[in-house]
Amino acid sequence: MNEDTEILYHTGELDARLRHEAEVAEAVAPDRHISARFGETLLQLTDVTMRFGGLTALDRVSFGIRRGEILGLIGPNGAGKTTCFNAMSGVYRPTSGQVLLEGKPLGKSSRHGITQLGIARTFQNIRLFGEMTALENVVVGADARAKTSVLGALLRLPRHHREEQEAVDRAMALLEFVGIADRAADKAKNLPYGYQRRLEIARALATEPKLLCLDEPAAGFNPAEKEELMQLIRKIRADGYTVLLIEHDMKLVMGVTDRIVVLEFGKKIAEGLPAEIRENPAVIAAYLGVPDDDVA
Ligand SMILES: Nc1ncnc2c1ncn2[C@@H]1O[C@H](COP(=O)(O)OP(=O)(O)OP(=O)(O)O)[C@@H](O)[C@H]1O
Repeated sequence: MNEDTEILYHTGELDARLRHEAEVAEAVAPDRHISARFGETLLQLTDVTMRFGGLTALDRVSFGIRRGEILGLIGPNGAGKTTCFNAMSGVYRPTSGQVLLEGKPLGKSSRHGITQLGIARTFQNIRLFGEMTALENVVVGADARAKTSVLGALLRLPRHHREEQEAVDRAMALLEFVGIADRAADKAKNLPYGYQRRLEIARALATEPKLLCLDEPAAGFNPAEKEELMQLIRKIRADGYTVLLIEHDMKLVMGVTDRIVVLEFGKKIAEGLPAEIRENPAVIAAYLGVPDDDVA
């Protein structure tokens, strides 16, 4: 092979790879164009206060999440991040204040109801079906979108068949998208820890959420795994998703988010670009003396 044909050969390979990656990305987010008005407010919290008995976990917190952004929610331990997330997803009804999703007030929702609203999440402590394969875990995640009835499934109607095949195809695309397709047939409990975390993300994406919430996705990761995770989060955003990231690792938060909201003792103390947050005196004071790896 001379030099020219060798270049063409490699270009052809690259083209095929890029085309395949584009097909996978398309399968992972087939309906993005419907709701992708980039930059408009997707979810808005206005003066949200949450009290548990005498404790004020959130104190008049207001901020918005814009379509297509990666928003970081950080703050020292006990700052109210999880409570904020629970208020945002309808798990808690705020004591006062309002949460609007696409301009509509959010009522109290069950877990299933939250998925139907278009909010998906991963958990600090991994919650997978250990005895199911990686592929089955994602298919189950996608089930929330299925349109056939239980009766349709029992009677094995053609539409159900078709949906089932589509769900499997899309689940495979999701596993490939997050980089774990090689272990699709393995039981979730037998996967390495990093794969389990990625599987959680694939499962959350299976519902094709308007908002994907990642709760400390880098917990327990080494620096190389964190770098790969950052690439994956960017890829998810590039595919048209909106991401809320609650994360302890400051380097990761600074490296991957578009904007950051900082909570301390239930109050929002800062909101802005990563570079602004890094220089913000109130944020520095909140984190003073806390090593980088322990913050958020
Ligand atoms: N269901 C609840 N009942 C009573 N108090 C609660 C409840 N949920 C949270 N809290 C309290 O609210 C405060 C904020 O907790 P939250 O878990 O939201 O903080 P966090 O920023 O997520 O912390 P961490 O980083 O440790 O996960 C804490 O003082 C916590 O004890």
